[in-house]
Amino acid sequence: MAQGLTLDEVATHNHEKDCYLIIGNTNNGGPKVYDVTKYLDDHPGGAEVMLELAGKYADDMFEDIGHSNEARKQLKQFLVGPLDATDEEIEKLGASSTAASGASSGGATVGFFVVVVAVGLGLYFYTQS
Ligand code: HEM
Repeated sequence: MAQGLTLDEVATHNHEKDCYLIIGNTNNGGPKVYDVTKYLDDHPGGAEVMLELAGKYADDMFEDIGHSNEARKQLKQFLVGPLDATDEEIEKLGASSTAASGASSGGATVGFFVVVVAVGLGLYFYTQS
């Protein structure tokens, strides 16, 4: 297995001729470093979005888009190695499973579900009377 890279090392790979991204979190094996330089022109989402995050942590964006299993499979071929970071650094990136972003999106899903049930019940009683 290739040895890990530090955040500072990854940060130097930050342009179109040399573009690394950090993807992954403590829920799925931890943050890992990917060399996407060769994939920039082939990415269905475009090179621009990747270049904006070049040398940085891109997991939130990668997950927000809801990439397919196919995309996740492709990811593997670009793997450089694990990110060599302390627990504190991982926490700061928001890559820890306790990160607030996960909790808030869960809250929104529950809220939506409650509204659907409430409207459904309202309709049910309305049509019964
Ligand atoms: C090596 C990393 C990545 C791979 C292998 C990858 C792969 C893909 C693939 C295969 C698609 C087509 C839809 C799908 O199968 O889900 C896609 C779409 C997309 N990707 Fe990525 N992606 C990567 C990283 C990223 C990052 C970091 C971002 C955002 C900053 C991003 C933004 C998007 C967007 C916005 C689309 C939607 C394009 C559209 O439907 O118009 N991707 N990506």
